[in-house]
Amino acid sequence: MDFVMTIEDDNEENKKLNNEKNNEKNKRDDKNNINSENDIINPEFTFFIDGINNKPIEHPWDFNAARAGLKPKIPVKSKSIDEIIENKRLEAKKKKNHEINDKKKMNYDDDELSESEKDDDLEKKYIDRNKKKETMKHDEVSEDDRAENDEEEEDSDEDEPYTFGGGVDYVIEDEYVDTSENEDEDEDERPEEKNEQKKKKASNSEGKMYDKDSKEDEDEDEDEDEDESDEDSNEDDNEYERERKKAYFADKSEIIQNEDAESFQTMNLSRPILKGLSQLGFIQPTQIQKETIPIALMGKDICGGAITGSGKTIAFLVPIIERLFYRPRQTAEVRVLILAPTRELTIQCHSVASKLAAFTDITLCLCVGGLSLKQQETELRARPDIVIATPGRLIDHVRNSPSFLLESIEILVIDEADRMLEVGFADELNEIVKYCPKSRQTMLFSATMTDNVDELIRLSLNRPVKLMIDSIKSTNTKLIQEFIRIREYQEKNREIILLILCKKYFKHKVIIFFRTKSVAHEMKVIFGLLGLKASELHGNLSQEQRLEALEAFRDGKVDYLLATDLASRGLDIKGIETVINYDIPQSYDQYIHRVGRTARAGRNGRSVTLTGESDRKLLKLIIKHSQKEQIKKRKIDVELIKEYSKKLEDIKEKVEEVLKEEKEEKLMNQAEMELLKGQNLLKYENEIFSRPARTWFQSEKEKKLSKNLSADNIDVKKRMRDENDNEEGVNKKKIKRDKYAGMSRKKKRRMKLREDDSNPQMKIENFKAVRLAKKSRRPAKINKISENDKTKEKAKNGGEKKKKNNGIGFEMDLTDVTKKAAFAVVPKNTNKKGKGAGKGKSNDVIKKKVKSSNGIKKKSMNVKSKRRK
Ligand SMILES: Nc1ncnc2c1ncn2[C@@H]1O[C@H](COP(=O)(O)OP(=O)(O)OP(=O)(O)O)[C@@H](O)[C@H]1O
Repeated sequence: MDFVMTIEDDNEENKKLNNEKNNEKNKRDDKNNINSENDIINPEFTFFIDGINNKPIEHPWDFNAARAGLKPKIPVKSKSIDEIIENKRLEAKKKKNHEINDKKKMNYDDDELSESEKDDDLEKKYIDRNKKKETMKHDEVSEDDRAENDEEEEDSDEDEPYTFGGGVDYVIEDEYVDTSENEDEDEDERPEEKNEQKKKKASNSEGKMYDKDSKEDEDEDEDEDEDESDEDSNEDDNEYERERKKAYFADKSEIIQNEDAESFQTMNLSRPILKGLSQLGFIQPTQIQKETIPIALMGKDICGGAITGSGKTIAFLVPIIERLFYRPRQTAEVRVLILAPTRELTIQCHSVASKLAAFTDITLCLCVGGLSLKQQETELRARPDIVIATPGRLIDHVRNSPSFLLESIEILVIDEADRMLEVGFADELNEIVKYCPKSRQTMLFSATMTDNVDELIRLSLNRPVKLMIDSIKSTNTKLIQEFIRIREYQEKNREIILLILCKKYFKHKVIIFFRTKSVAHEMKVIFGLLGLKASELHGNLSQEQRLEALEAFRDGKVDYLLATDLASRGLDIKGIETVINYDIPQSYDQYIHRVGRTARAGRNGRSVTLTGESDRKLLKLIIKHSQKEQIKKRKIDVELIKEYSKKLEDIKEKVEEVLKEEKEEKLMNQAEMELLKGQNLLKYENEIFSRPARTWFQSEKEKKLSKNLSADNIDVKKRMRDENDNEEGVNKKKIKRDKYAGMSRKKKRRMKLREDDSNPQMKIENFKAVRLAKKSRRPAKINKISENDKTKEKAKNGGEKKKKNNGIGFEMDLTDVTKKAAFAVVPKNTNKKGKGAGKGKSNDVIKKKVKSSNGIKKKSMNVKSKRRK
């Protein structure tokens, strides 16, 4: 692909003189650019990045597109959880006021009685009564008000430690303890580990990737080879793995020499894109952007990894939009597909892309679950240049939306690629990749990107360039990571500790992660009853509720976002100051993503993780991958725990009541919905039943199985990976018990290699792996017909070829459009697939069956192939 030079004007005086003239002209030129390819360069253009022309927008992304795609709201009368909570709070307030009034009454009675007493006594009583009234005045202050005044209370803590109104009636005692000073037996090992880690960080600082295998060097065995071990391990260990990686990945230095672009302007990008970047407030590219953009512009496949919040989204969007800017405009085609694992992340990516492409004529379509299918179908029919989708909804469209195919995809981007390669998404991803042409450019990105050839090979990449910016699996150095130890007998105190953290220390823009939806929801009720403004984000909510929750949190209407791991990856909300892990995530990767919601784009941030006894392995791993100064320990005062325990106890009953009422409301809501559904069914019966049934590439059973597997496997696989990562460090004791126990590392490695050599199976595996990697390095044969071409060829030649290839009565099925004929084949193939045999083929067959039994779809395919001839 050719670079197109943009005109730069260094002359400041000229800039000023032409300022007004150019403002007008720029607007006109942009419009011209949109319509004409030949009029791209305007020699008089001056690009302003100083905010004169384009004032940077406040939020780099919004919910407009998602909101527009929301299904029409069905009016329901049931109360929302917030309303139920508010009602309960009001009830409690009223009750309290009653009690106070009763008390007051009692006091006045006392006054009447005191009239008959002596003067001295009267004076004494008067003083006492005034004291009492003071206390009552304080009691009248609602919990809400107290929450608001917490800051002031803390400030005045030293002066009035024992009065409630002016300060707090408890003493806060929290401590930050350097882990190196900690007395815990496990933590005794840390200083040495940390030093090793520091050394490693330094050696990795030049953009080198953190080599998992070289972690052997961190073993603290007293070995005479200690100092030379770094080189040793790199040479010895997993020779064949390194050989494979070398063969599989392209050498970056061979592709590009100078990657140090000072600003986006020196990157030879088109003016409308520079304008888009300027509008977003981006002037200097981040490291991952510096490295990715030039290579991606060359059409190379990329495997990119950089810490959370380092700007990976812009890194892949800029080259995409730049390349699309020079696309042929005669025919509209879907040329770019961007996939992300969650709806919110996809919405965010779509929004950033729309803003970046605002000054071009590039069209985008957002395809995520929870938003209107119909609207997406209409948009897809116009063949937008970029489709940004979650895998599930995309497959739904590929299978069920007339004329939407992926055969024209030129660039495929998979954001959070490591997650997408995991069980649960893997089947869907395979299905999508199968429909995309092999000749496409593929780019993969994640903060925890894998370079495992076995995993990547499934995506049929073409000699990808590995761009690992920071040592992978590391956190931002500006992130302070605090840990609160929860001993086994203190497990019941988690809620209390969380409340203390939120009531006393972290009051704004805090995201709190929970492992389960139910705990997140219960905490939302507790927070609400205690006057903490919080919204929840998890899979039990409707898409509209999810968007509302995010929006409220982003705009500061609530201070806390109570989320499950749904929000752990990719979400970029400005100003998140703190991430609290109510429970430690299931894997180290997940931890990186969760805490990566703060300390983004060079800002500071803090994470606080409640760590149980069973989480210590993961804790060690976190410590191992972090710098010493990043790790802190927080202690919560016992008195504080007692006090908040009482507070929580006081509202427990109300929490139950709220949850019960919510359940009842939900049931009523459900009944109403069913009724509405029934009415609709009666009203639009003919229309509904005339629609072709939607198909899916998996049966319901397989879908469920895959989901369950996903849940299990994330846990098992990640734990295994963490353990592997941690092999020599955390599991030291375990390893020492094996047959290599007591040997020096060098000896151990030699032994392992010798064993591998003597194992014929292992030898074959190694050989196979190296051959596979070498094969993938060969350039593709020019006359090689891709799967996609084959499908096209088949479509051209009608059913005959298919009959030959598939060995089934396709011709008969094509003409026999009765339901019987269609259903006769589908279950058979589904079964086949269930056994795991001929999976892809059977899917294709199902798809063709459905298409052939559906006049409209068959027709639209023919139209497309005719147009393409
Ligand atoms: N060149 C730039 N200059 C300034 N800010 C930037 C630049 N590029 C991106 N950003 C900002 O950095 C933040 C993080 O960007 P982005 O969401 O792309 O990070 P990421 O690497 O994808 O993170 P994650 O791994 O969590 O998905 C965003 O707020 C974005 O607006």
